[in-house]
Amino acid sequence: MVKICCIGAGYVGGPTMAVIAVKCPEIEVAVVDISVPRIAAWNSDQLPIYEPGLDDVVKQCRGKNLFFSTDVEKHVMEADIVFVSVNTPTKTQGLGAGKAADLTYWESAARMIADVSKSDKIVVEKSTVPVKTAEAIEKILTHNSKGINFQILSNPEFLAEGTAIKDLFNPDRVLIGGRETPEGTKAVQALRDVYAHWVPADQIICSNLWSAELSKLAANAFLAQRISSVNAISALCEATGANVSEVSYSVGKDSRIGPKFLNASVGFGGSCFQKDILNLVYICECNGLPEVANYWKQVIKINDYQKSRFVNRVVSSMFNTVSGKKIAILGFAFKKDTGDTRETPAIDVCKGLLGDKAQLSIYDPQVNEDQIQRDLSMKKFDWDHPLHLQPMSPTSVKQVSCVWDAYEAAKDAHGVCILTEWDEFKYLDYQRIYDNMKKPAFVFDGRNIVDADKLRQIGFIVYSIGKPLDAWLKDMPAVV
Ligand SMILES: NC(=O)c1ccc[n+]([C@@H]2O[C@H](COP(=O)([O-])OP(=O)(O)OC[C@H]3O[C@@H](n4cnc5c(N)ncnc54)[C@H](O)[C@@H]3O)[C@@H](O)[C@H]2O)c1
Ligand SMILES: O=c1ccn([C@@H]2O[C@H](COP(=O)(O)OP(=O)(O)O[C@H]3O[C@H](CO)[C@@H](O)[C@H](O)[C@H]3O)[C@@H](O)[C@H]2O)c(=O)[nH]1
Repeated sequence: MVKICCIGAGYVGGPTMAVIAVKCPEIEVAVVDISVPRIAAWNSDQLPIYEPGLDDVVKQCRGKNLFFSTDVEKHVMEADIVFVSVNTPTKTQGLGAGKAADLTYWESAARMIADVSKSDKIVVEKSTVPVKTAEAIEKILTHNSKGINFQILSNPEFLAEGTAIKDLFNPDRVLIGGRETPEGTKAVQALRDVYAHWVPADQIICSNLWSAELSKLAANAFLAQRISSVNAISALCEATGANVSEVSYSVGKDSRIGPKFLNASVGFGGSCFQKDILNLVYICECNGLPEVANYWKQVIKINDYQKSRFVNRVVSSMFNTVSGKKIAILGFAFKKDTGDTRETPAIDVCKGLLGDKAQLSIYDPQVNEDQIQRDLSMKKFDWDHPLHLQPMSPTSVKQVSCVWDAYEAAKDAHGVCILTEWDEFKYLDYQRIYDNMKKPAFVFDGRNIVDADKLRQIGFIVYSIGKPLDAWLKDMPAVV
């Protein structure tokens, strides 16, 4: 029986391995992690991450051919294929701080694999890593190998949160990079055989190691670039009276461009886009390509601009101050259908409003108060380290309260900011919300999900990203 072990039971390791286990009943899959509470949660009825469809998949195979364990060394030792899906955060100190990927966790996993291995293994990079990482990992493994043969493969993951199970069951492509040697080719084939249980052969792409590593960074950069492009256009729409939804619809109808990933928003978030572009920028700089680095840097600059532009809209609309005013924040997760808040634009928007002394009442159907308080007091990039290495009891931000109901959040508020596109926010009783708010009552829609005309009929002053402005907003500067 083939044995797989995955180091790192996070958003990628957990769902990916659960899908491999359910599709390959004859393979034994162990997912291991240094975090005791995380593994306990994977073994309980309350899984550590919220992902539609995940519960079902885990229930089908947990205890049969899918196991979650903290006994990292035992399962690595027994495995034929070891996936490594640990954190690769942005470095906060030292060389490349603020840009380069921190490979501490990857390196410690690689050293442990070398220490405990007694038989040949295929080691698979599942984490997103800088191009050429496999070379470094190969060196660590071979210099400590005691004669054991390790083959390194790059098999980056392209799932998006909120649709992880759907993406894993039906991926656009699976990418496997390996050494172009007989041993490398054999290892690629072994991993191909695993995915071939459910992925059509023509969707499993094989390439050299460096192409596979770079393709992951490039794919994320291209996706984020589309969002920054449409967000840049959204600012021009507001200045000219054009409507960004009409513009992106017309642009996306060109089959060379396509309609996806053209929704203007308060900014992209999530654990990957910013981190991976910063990583790409750093690699370009290290390779003497400052023009290329600057091109990609601009994607992040526009994203930051979009978030601060939104805050400025809120503050300038309310007579240039939100000091002491209650503002309801609807949605804190970085997108709908996830409880993940890593790099969510809500953090920067809330911090911006708190900087102007607002009182925030926050509601998200999947994010609890503890997480929100941690996010608002944590330093940039600290979130991407294993849980037990993050600051444990941050001082809570006093101007913030968290509630479990959108109506409660908006009661007596001056304004409502919609920061995540949860479906339930489309169907709220906005008349009831309006009746219980201070007047003038504002809605700032950072996701373009409400019917602005209907809300205006109720009496709201509405700001929708990239849409023609209310007369009220026209006189208020959006950019400081
Ligand atoms: N989240 C996504 O949607 C996504 C998608 C594609 C790729 N990725 C990439 O996958 C990697 C993992 O991301 P994630 O979102 O699953 O992170 P995560 O923080 O959810 O999970 C990583 C896990 O690794 C564990 N870990 C760290 N070092 C370890 C070690 N030495 N031994 C055992 N366990 C260890 C941590 O405790 C943590 O539980 C990152 O490189 C990320 O860029 C993420
Ligand atoms: O038109 C759009 C599409 C997305 N977003 C925002 O962009 C962010 C990222 O969304 P999405 O890409 O759907 O989620 P992620 O889980 O971050 O997935 C991305 O990052 C993963 C980690 O690398 C990759 O595996 C995925 O392919 C890639 O889509 C979110 O804040 C979205 O709200 C927009 O603002 N407008």
